Amino acid sequence: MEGTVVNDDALKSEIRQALINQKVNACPIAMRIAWHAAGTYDKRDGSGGSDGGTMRFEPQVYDEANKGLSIIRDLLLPIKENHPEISQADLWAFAGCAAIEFLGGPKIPFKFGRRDDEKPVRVPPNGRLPDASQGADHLRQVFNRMGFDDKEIVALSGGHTLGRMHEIRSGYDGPWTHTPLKFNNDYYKHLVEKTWKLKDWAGKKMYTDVETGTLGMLPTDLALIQDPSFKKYTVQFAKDEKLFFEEFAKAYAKLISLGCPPRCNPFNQDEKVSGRAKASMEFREYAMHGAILPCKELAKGGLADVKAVEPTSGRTALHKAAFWGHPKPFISFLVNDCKIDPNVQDIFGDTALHDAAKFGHADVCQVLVDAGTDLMLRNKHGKTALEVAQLHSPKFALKAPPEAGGYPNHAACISIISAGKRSKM
Ligand code: HEM
Repeated sequence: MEGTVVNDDALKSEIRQALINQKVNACPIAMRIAWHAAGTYDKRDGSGGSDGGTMRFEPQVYDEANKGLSIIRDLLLPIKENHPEISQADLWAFAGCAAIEFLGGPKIPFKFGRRDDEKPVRVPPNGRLPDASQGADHLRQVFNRMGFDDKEIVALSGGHTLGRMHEIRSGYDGPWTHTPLKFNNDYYKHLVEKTWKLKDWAGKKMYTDVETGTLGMLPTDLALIQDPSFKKYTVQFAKDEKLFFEEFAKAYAKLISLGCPPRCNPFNQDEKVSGRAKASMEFREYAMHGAILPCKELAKGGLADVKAVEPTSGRTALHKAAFWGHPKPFISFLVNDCKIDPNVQDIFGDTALHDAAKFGHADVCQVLVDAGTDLMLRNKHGKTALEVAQLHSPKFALKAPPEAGGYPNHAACISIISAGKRSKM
């Protein structure tokens, strides 16, 4: 969504809990939903792709190729409910990237900004995803339609290093590698090094390895060693895992931004951080560490935009300094000289005062109350800064060692904020 600010790390850890727990490891299917949402793209008319979150609608939701994906949609639903600011389309795409990373794969460049359509106005027709029973020509037809070349087709097919086929869903059965929960280049190594024969079974035509009879390959997988141009890349990726990771990350990042607004494209030059944005980022970083001199340097002559918020968290330099309880003169510099608005709320709805109150930084609270923070502002949990101080007072009592800046003083925070409230009545 336009202007969505997301704390990637926090979101990633919620996704990790949903995908990897005592009941499941749903990472492979998370990667698959992102690919299926994106793989409907047609470059000729710009239709399809992950923007719109169209897999929520008929007929796409019932496409044969999407069988079984309701499981992952349901697993991710509580996260969507917890984060109304993130579209389902972004969540599926991001969960796929996170899943790849959780299983040891490359970090996929990613940008938020996909929208959820409210009505099924852009749902692509079914049947655009590849048919596993076919060969190289079909793969080219489908992937060229999306704008991918041979190297990218082979790199993307490496997604089959994860997970397995399920007879009940696709009519095929078995894993591609012996380590289906590890992202590596074994898929290519197996294609190149093992001997594959037709699987002797009543199911759909597929291949199995002669050696163990436990692995599987689809006809489209075997096309990667049957077609000379595909084979060249398959052999390269089998030899060089690093190269595979690089090419996969690039192609997958491109895949999940097909048909999406330009802000979702991580390779879009316009979206690169400008010099001033970089200086502003550094300013926030120094503020977090309480480094006053570098902050003053960056503030001088407007080198940095001192009021800028961190795009992923919505936090100002003041939030960061307040959180760590830096000394009064520093907080006062940020509020009074830099004129950072103490009422800015981050994506959790917290003001700098909420952060200071949570950790019992009484001196910081004093400056922020004096600076006129609106004491009635509530965070996403519905709490004012005073309520946050009260809530955390028993939890943190006498826990912080003196070298971490002294013991937290929630009692003082409570009385400072209460006095501030009374004076405004
Ligand atoms: C090249 C054309 C492709 C074809 C024909 C194809 C076909 C299939 C089929 C038939 C299955 C088995 C589904 C099941 O029974 O559960 C499958 C699973 C899977 N596919 Fe593909 N796929 C293709 C490309 C891709 C790409 C590009 C990716 C990701 C980059 C991908 C990722 C996966 C994953 C991770 C699974 C395992 C899911 C699980 O364990 O539940 N596939 N694919």
